[in-house]
Amino acid sequence: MSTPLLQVNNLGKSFGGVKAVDGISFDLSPGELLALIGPNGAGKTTTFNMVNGQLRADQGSILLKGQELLGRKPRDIWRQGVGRTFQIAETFASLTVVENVQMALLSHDDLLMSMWRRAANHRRDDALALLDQVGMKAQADRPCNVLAYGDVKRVELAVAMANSPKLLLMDEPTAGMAPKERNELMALTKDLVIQRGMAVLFTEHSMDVVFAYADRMIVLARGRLIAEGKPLEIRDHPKVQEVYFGTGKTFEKSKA
Ligand SMILES: Nc1ncnc2c1ncn2[C@@H]1O[C@H](COP(=O)(O)OP(=O)(O)OP(=O)(O)O)[C@@H](O)[C@H]1O
Repeated sequence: MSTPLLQVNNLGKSFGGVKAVDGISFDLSPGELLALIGPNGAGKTTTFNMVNGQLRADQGSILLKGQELLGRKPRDIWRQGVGRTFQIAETFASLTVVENVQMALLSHDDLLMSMWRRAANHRRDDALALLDQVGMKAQADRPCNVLAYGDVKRVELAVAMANSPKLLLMDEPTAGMAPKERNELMALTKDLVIQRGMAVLFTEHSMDVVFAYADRMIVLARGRLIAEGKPLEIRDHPKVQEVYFGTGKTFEKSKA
């Protein structure tokens, strides 16, 4: 196994009396898709937001290639190579597909504020190359707000790639998607992970997606890490069965 890219150790965060994340530790290696699952309120979003710096941890350590991220600003963490997928905001929906990726490249090049009007000329070829990787080059000049939902998700992935992240955080990447689109997006994500040697940490409620695409999984319940392993190990894990029992979520294939 390769050296971990991300090493999270004893990470914790409380809100008032609630321990949202209670001393969790895990590693993530380049080329690996790691799913973070758990019932509602388990601490998944809180964990994510600590890794990208939006939320300050109370305790622990988050090392990226041995460099401490804790206490750094989100922008600084992004510069170190931690990206995340963002939903294409309303304001960007009227831009074309390629312009959305060009905006991300502008931002990466730190020109966003001063030169935004010149986005139309900025690194269009690079943006098209990124769109090619997600199968959206042919639709580059269409406005985002006319695209099918699954295609918007592909563009969001291209936007996230503009910063060449070493680690990509994806919060419920397939939410609201039909099963076929979900599988296509995750297959694409997996390809990008392999091609770029990138690591992905993702949360997901759809168990069929998790079991089909995660290399490894970590399971949180009430802020604690209760299980870690390969999908098949997790499926049969008694503690995991216990926390999911009665939540309405099962590990059977979704019928949706
Ligand atoms: N800003 C906040 N202020 C107070 N409590 C919070 C805050 N954010 C999260 N919590 C609490 O921390 C716990 C963990 O929440 P978190 O959103 O991380 O869970 P989650 O696993 O992402 O849940 P979901 O699957 O429902 O999104 C919950 O009890 C939640 O109510």
